[in-house]
Amino acid sequence: MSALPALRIALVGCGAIGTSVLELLKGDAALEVVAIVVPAEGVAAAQKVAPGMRVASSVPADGIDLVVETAGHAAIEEHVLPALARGTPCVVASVGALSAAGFAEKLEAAAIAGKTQVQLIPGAIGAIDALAAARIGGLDSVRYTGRKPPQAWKGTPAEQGRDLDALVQPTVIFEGSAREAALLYPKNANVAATVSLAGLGLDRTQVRLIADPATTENVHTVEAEGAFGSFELTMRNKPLAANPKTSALTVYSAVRALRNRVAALAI
Ligand SMILES: NC(=O)C1=CN([C@@H]2O[C@H](COP(=O)(O)OP(=O)(O)OC[C@H]3O[C@@H](n4cnc5c(N)ncnc54)[C@H](O)[C@@H]3O)[C@@H](O)[C@H]2O)C=CC1
Ligand SMILES: O=C([O-])CC(=O)C(=O)O
Repeated sequence: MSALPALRIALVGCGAIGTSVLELLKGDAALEVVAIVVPAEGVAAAQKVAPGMRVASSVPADGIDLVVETAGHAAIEEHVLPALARGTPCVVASVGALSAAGFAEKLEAAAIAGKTQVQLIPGAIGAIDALAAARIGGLDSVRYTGRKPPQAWKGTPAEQGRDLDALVQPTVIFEGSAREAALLYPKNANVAATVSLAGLGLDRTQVRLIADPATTENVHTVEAEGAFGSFELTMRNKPLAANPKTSALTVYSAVRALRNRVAALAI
């Protein structure tokens, strides 16, 4: 049940996540997608996904209550910053974009200028609530490990110097900070950025990325220690058929965030 006014949504990106979000919101009177925003070359494909829907290459300046980004890092600069600056709240999936130097501050400044808010969704990872709460008491260490099948690392720096198809055992393809991970793997390490922003920050969060021929899932592990105690979390996410880099949970996380914005009882 919804107690709050219905929202007219502009959905930025209509790929694996966007298409599934559209499907789940179909018929939801409180969350009406009124526009899809994709690059000019993607307009025809998006029109096929949502016949009759307004498809544009920029967020319409009027009639939008909320912008939802499910597109990629570049879309934050291109669509989210201007929407925030003109006062439209935004929900963001491509959290790794905040790993670029000064970008988190830029996003915050745009939201302040527009007197609005940008919400970063947990996406494919859990326990962001626990981690962000634990940070208040003080954290000592946070480690994140992302393990995906070799095919999920295609088209990334993991291919440099190795044949992903030939891997026979789990192979560490990256070890370093969350900032470096999110910058080097913009389609695979958004959760590294999310964990770090909720916890110890982009530079103090240790990240390991693994290509594992023995797994068919996207396995995310977080180990955190601090004044609160400690926790270990393992997520074994099913990838989306339309994009093996992306976990299905990301879609549900986006829809949960949207439903909570209009629900009388939010959880
Ligand atoms: N927070 C999280 O846990 C996760 C976040 N992501 C983020 O979500 C993004 C989208 O993921 P998928 O749907 O699987 O990718 P996808 O490649 O299937 O779809 C991307 C869509 O965005 C559109 N697009 C690309 N650049 C754009 C731009 N500048 N402006 C507007 N539209 C643009 C494409 O035309 C396409 O429709 C990823 O690139 C990643 O940044 C993905 C997985 C997990
Ligand atoms: O969907 C996932 O499993 C995680 C992902 O791609 C990301 O963090 O960018």
